[in-house]
Amino acid sequence: MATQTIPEALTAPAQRFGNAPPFPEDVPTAPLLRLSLAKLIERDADEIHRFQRACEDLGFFYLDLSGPGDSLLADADQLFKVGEQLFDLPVEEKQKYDFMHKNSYFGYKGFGANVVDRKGNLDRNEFYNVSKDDMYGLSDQWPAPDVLSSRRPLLKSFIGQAHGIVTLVLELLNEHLRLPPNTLQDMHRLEGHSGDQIRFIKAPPQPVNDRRTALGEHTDFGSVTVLFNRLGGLQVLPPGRDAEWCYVKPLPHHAIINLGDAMVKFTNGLLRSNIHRVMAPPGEQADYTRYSLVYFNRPENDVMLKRLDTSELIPPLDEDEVEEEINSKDWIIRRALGHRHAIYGDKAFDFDRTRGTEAKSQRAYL
Ligand SMILES: O=C(O)CCC(=O)C(=O)O
Ligand SMILES: [Fe+2]
Repeated sequence: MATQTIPEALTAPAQRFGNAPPFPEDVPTAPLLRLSLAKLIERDADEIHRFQRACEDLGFFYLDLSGPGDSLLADADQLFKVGEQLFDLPVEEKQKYDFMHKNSYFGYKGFGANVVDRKGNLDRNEFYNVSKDDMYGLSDQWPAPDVLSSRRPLLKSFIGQAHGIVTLVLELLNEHLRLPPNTLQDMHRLEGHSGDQIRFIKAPPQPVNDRRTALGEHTDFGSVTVLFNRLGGLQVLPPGRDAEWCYVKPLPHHAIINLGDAMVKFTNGLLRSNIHRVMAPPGEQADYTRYSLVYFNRPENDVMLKRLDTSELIPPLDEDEVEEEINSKDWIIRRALGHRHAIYGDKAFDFDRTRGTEAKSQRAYL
């Protein structure tokens, strides 16, 4: 890679989680930049420059939330506890909230419900997806277990604050791309109808002799993802021909921010949505249950996922390239449910049937 950066996470203390051992020092670690929310808010020129580089090179960065993001961190801490209680419910109870047969990815996804690779292996995690529109009263309420319905104020508070981070990222990108004012922000309003969601994830320890992918390789489907990790296991595949999977080391007080397919489509690949996956946690952490907490932001439902033609910085399409006519809602449903074997049967095993923007993410540095 021409623009190799020193992994800034190497010098940072590792996140601790319960009595789990720290993230090991001897595994390949992804070169994510560590950006500061406080400095981005102040429009610190160096930090803005590093932000722009991170969005164009890797599409992933750490965001130090200390200070202005303290209450988001506090909400995330509480939600990790809620996530543990949620997944402790009996599986028959959780399955009542699997809405895949209603063509919805909100609610529960059982262990092993998705195909994770071209060999036909199944996932090794459970999800629970909570809709922003539901928590904000913008849609009908989905049935939910008491552990969630009794925490609606906390869920709403987390969504509002995570969406605030997203809005800052979109503002900075709008400025960077010299788009007309508010172009990106107006496609991602908190009060707009969208597939934005919280995702709780639980991946239990895997058998010692059979440790495999817990969550298959993918690019995120929407615009901006705000991810909280405690144990390792997340890996990114940096762009380039000889790239190797690297772990992302969880850092205390930081979120991991990454861009999704929509940003690649809007900018015709100028911004990157990197391929990532989740493996068993590295080293001794593999013996511990891994929980993560995510906020996925997506463009509003009716936004067409196409190149924006209002910036001179966004590269033109190839001469013979024709963009698919698809709106954000249909794109997210196709991507989120495409690997469910209970819906699609054999087709779910055709792993490349519902690709995102992986090809553009994998383009080599010139
Ligand atoms: O659990 C993680 O660290 C990442 C989860 C993820 O990539 C996803 O749900 O899209
Ligand atoms: Fe992801």
